[in-house]
Amino acid sequence: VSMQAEIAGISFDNLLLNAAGIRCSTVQDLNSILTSEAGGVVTKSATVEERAGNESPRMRALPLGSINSMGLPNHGFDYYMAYVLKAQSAGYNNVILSVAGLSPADDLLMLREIQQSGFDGLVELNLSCPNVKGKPQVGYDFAAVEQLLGEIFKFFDKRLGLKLPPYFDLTQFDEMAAIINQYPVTYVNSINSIGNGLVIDPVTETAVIKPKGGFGGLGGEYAKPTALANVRGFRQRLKPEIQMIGTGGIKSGMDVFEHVLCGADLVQIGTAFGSEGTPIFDRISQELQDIMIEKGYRRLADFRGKLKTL
Ligand SMILES: O=C(O)c1[nH]c(=O)[nH]c(=O)c1Cl
Repeated sequence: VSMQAEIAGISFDNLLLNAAGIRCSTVQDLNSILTSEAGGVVTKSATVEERAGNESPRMRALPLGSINSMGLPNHGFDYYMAYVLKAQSAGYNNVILSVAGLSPADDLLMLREIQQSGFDGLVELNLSCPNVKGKPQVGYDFAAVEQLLGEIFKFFDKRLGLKLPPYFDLTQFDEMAAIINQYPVTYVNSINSIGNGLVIDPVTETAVIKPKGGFGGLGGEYAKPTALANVRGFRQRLKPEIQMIGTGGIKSGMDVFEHVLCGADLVQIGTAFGSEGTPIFDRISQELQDIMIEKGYRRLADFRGKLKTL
């Protein structure tokens, strides 16, 4: 069986990547993923300047997933731009550069630098960070998204993916897909963490993370049904040439299988990768292969988007 996948002509040996933000902030982190069984690697979302992020404790692994309010800690745009260019000149084209400006102006600044650079891999514009204090998510402001995409595609002609927050009303899927369909977007990545959840330790009667009074993005099993609905909802509404990355709640080969049934071309693993490390890519590859053999599928296209309904 083959788990080979491609996005906009870039081929991935297998469809498994890390999710932006998880163990991907340093060159060492990134190389560790690049040399693992993962099909590719995504950088921590970059801001223009280096950031320390929010106060700790800012992430907690839980039995059913995770909660985080990291606050976009990262080494700054130049650090990741340098990394992806170096990886590209070393022959790697399966490296995705994630950017998350603190403002649309910062998004445009970074995308202009990318446009003028020699980087011709995938760029992932993160519209969905829920944890920067005082900064509402762009992904929930449809007018701002439309305005930003209009500005971007006046000059940007490389491959651009959008990392979206979860939506919870079908009219939001309709509206967001209608906006995205107007632009040469390469892929949509659904979902980012489910923003502003609250996890409590009832023994100490305290919120488990410090920033924002304990409010943070939820990942893991908490997120899977919402992630699957968002992948499915956008797959059904986006033009076929706009591809899908499925993110949210993946910790087994069966979870990957479900994301692909909903239409995912590639998948990204966050919370579970955070707790298991790079061995997870070997384990999940094997699990998915066993499932495909069991079900008689030879390649991902045999079942991608083929979810049945009653
Ligand atoms: O707090 C973060 O750094 C963060 N945390 C998330 O769960 N999603 C994001 O996109 C970001 Cl940027």
